[in-house]
Amino acid sequence: MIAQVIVDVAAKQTDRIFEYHIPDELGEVEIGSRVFVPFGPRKLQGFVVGLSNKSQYQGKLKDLLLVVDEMPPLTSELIKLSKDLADHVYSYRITILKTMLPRVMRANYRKILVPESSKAKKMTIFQGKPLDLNTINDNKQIAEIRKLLRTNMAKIEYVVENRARVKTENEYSLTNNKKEYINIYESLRKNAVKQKQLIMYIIENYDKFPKMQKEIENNANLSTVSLTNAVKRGWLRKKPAEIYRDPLTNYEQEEKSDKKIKLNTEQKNALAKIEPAIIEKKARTFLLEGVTGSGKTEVYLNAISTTLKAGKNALMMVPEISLTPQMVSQVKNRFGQQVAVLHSGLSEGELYDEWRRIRRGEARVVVGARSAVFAPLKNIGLIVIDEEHESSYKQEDNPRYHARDVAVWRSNYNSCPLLLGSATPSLGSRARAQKDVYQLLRLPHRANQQSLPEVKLIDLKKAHFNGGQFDLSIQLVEAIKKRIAKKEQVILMLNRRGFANFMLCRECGYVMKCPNCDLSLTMHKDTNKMQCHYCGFSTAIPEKCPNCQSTKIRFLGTGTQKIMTELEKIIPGCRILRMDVDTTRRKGSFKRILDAFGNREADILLGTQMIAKGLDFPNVTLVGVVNADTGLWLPDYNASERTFELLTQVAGRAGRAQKKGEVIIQTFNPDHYAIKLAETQDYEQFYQYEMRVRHAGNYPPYFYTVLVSVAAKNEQNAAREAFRIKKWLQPKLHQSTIVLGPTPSAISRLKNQYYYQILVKYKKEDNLNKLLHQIQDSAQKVKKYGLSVYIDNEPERIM
Ligand SMILES: Nc1ncnc2c1ncn2[C@@H]1O[C@H](COP(=O)(O)OP(=O)(O)OP(=O)(O)O)[C@@H](O)[C@H]1O
Ligand SMILES: [Zn+2]
Ligand SMILES: [Zn+2]
Repeated sequence: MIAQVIVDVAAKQTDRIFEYHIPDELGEVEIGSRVFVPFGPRKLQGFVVGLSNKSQYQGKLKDLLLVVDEMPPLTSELIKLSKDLADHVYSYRITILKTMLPRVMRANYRKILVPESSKAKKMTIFQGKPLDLNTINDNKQIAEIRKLLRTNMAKIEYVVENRARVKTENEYSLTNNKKEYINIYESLRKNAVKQKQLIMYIIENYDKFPKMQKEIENNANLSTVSLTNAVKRGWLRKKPAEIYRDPLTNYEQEEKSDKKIKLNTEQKNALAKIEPAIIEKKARTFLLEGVTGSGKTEVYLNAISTTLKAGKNALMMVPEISLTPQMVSQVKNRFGQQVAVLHSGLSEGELYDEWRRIRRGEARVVVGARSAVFAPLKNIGLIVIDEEHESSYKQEDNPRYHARDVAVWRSNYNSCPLLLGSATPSLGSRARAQKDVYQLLRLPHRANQQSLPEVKLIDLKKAHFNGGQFDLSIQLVEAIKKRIAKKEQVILMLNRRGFANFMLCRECGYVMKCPNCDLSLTMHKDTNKMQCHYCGFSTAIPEKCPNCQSTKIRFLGTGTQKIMTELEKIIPGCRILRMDVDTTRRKGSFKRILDAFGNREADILLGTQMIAKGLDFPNVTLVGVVNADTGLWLPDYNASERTFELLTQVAGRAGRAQKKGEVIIQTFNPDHYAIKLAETQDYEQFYQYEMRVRHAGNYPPYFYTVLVSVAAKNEQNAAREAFRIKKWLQPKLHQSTIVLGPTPSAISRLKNQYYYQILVKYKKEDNLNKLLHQIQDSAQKVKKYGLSVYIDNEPERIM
């Protein structure tokens, strides 16, 4: 047999199938296996993507060296998907295959220098063992290595490291029958207390062995020493057994879920449309447009339950930031041990274990963020994407795939329905529903029978402020005080997209910027540093203007830290929990903050966008938005959509239970349609309006878009290459196609690279895919001049 292998080298020349002969001693090799193959002088990892009997190749094929895993990590579905997706997102197939695996399973290579003769072995440079080339940096040593290579005294080898480790724990099994243990017990001396305790435990639990070490230690109150001793004396046998790291153990079960919620008529109607598609195995896409708090989650869970009853498995996608402990335990309570969770908050080991449970068919419901769309789940009967409008479903780096597109592909492959849900669907999805490509289902009312919270806009141009700062209007502060007095809770959002806390000189107008990127530096009081949020550069907070030495410098903008200090001053004794990237960096801190807020240990949850979505706290009756405008004027065609969506979502956190909610939005642009329509939270009206704006501007969903960007250290080189690409591409395209640019990107320099971009907007271009692949191929050639070319199909951001 012959294996068709994609090798682990991301380059144009290797982006194709290589054939290897499967030697008999390897037995049967399956599609999806990870293998090691000889490749030139090296040994590489690769994936088997096909099997055949005959080869086109004339010469003698090399042998496959080794199969890495007992069970192929990828299913044949995923192997097929990798091919189509690579084509769609202009990526190498190996990049896609590796993206599909948990991080620990992606191979690491180490270059080592191996002595070739016994004489070489004795040289001091080797000290009797191969030399790790990653640790070399001194020139003398490098010269010596070169000489060794030239004279064939040594050669370079690659070792593949497999970081994926199975976790094991000791398992103890019995060596005697019950009667013999009783005899042992009797024969023990009176003062052998611990030994007697252990044997008694064995007798009492005789039928329950084998048992894990932890369990025995905890239940019998015994130490490891007693167990080791028992093994030595032949009373017990010990062997390592594989265990799973369970990321859910610290999510305690909530009570409320035991009471099963009775669906209301709207929810039932929606479900009545979805369920037949599950049972009849139809690859239909549904768009569930339900206002905030309308009980979409309940519809998902019921649909999943139907899927399981029909003998099929379900995949549920949730954005990373709303993959809250709340959400996880809700699903977990409903479906128990059958649930596997995949998200970046897990340790590498936990992720690997959850992933293996899915691959082995032990988990039937998968809940996860973007990359979970590649879960090796088989027999899929339903895919759900919650908050389908979220831009985080699009990966911003290579491979630039959108989880929704992948889900559509898998829905077709598995002949199963795809259920998209949102209070603010993306314009593209809503437009598809308009054309009946998707089936629209609506939940226009809240599940609690209340109306949506009332929203008040506060015009910051006219507002009066509390204290010396200009962040919190008197109305907002009064409203917060009132809620705290009533023992209710407040969510306060600071929209951080944009420029927070930057330094401006009032004398010369100088703004302190990152030397590597064209971004202003952000002040961090706690570390006393000015920081670049993009590349991590940091420097001391200046006392004078670095440009003109004036002391008249001001720090403008606002950050969560600043608002927190301000609030504590204005409302003495109020309890605030802060949630932003800084306070949630450590593992588990996200959950800790939300738990504390849920237990009413604080009055105010103050945070960035990360608190806007998915949270369901019944005691929250007021939501405040400190600054609605920061995203509004970004040079992006979807800036209005993002602003409307964010405001509507955060407003939706108020009044979700019995008590009615109130929302206060502070803005400099109370007349902008995105903000005015957020006041009424009227998605349908926003949709109609925004569609007209998009139509007038020839933007999606009326046009498809592709962004081609060129990056280089030298600005002129980037610009020149971008112009060259445009000149080559444009004449080959249809007349109605619009090619914008090249323009410098809005953030034109990042990490010392300049960016120029071309935006292609088109209605129908049969050749475009082929042309873009040619651009991608030639990108490989200009790489040596320090130029990189990126192609982003349907970009979420054009800046
Ligand atoms: N049929 C029902 N009867 C009573 N309460 C319900 C019902 N369905 C859902 N709920 C409750 O309503 C609240 C809101 O539901 P859920 O969180 O599913 O809303 P959602 O539509 O996902 O909203 P969002 O888009 O804001 O996240 C929850 O507390 C949920 O338990
Ligand atoms: Zn920077
Ligand atoms: Zn100055």
